[in-house]
Amino acid sequence: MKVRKFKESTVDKAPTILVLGYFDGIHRGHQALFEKARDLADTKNATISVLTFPENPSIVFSKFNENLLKHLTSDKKRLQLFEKNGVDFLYLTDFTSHFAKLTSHDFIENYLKKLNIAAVIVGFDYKFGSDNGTVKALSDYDIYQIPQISDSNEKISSTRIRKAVLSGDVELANQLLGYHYELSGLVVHGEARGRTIGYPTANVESKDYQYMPATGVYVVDIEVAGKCYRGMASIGYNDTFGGQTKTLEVNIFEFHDEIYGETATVYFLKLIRGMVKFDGVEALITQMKNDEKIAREFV
Ligand SMILES: Cc1cc2nc3c(=O)[nH]c(=O)nc-3n(C[C@H](O)[C@H](O)[C@H](O)COP(=O)(O)O)c2cc1C
Ligand SMILES: Nc1ncnc2c1ncn2[C@@H]1O[C@H](COP(=O)(O)OP(=O)(O)OP(=O)(O)O)[C@@H](O)[C@H]1O
Repeated sequence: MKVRKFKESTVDKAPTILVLGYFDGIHRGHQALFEKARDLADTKNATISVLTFPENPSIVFSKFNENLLKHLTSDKKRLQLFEKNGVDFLYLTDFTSHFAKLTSHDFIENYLKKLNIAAVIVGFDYKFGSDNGTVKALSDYDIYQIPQISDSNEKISSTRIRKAVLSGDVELANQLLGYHYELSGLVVHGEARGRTIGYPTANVESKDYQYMPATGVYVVDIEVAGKCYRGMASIGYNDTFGGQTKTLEVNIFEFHDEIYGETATVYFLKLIRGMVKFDGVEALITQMKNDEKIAREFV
């Protein structure tokens, strides 16, 4: 897959199936668009292109809060997912105040007409341009509109998945994504207390702007140094010890190596429970034994 800033000079001239949207998470709803794109690319002997934005368009419209910078995936994973879904050319353009002022007609003139479009694919609720243009505005093209993909009678959407992650319902998030929600980060030093209670933990510090699941204890898989292990993770402030900073820590099963400075990827499988401020270490250890049993038995 080639990744390019959208400019007339960088655009590939081969016939292409253009898929339009923002695509945070590239969930099962989005994947349906790419499935159709692959079918059409085969029959029309065309490539597949996506024209999208690196950041959330809401940045231009809403009062700032830190969540606006966050995504359901890291940038690296986003590229991997586009590639896995068959995209040949990923064209990125910044969603700015100026861009937001373009009408659907301007967008077609300034962007779509620069490409050699064999077909356009959008979802059932796709709207574009400052005039909220519908697919009607695209009627000069061979246009395919994908019907709503739902789960439990509700639209699969990035917004719904964001809410699931933030509430700790990673099982729902995973079901809607079609893959496991993940966070990657460097393994850094914590308080070195974990080993003294029989549960050493890898403290994972992410540099990506991603949504952190709700504070709590989770069944996870963790990939480190090319191998995947089962583990149990805690997201929280280590309330029992009066901690002040929020950490993501993983007790990795059957693992006894030193891994500071390695990059680890944590796959969230299931929320076990919320964080508890215990009266003493013994109560925490008893609870963690129970967490371990649940995490080991989870399939
Ligand atoms: C599976 C798991 C469950 C945990 N549950 C709690 C909890 O309920 N309350 C709490 O205060 N800390 C909890 N912790 C965090 C521990 O307090 C923390 O791992 C320990 O203090 C070690 O910290 P350190 O990595 O900074 O040395 C949990 C940690 C793990 C791995
Ligand atoms: N569940 C779905 N079924 C069919 N098409 C979808 C679905 N979700 C999104 N699409 C389509 O995918 C493209 C990208 O959509 P968009 O990035 O707005 O995703 P979204 O999940 O709807 O996001 P948000 O929750 O932020 O509204 C659009 O063309 C949209 O219509």
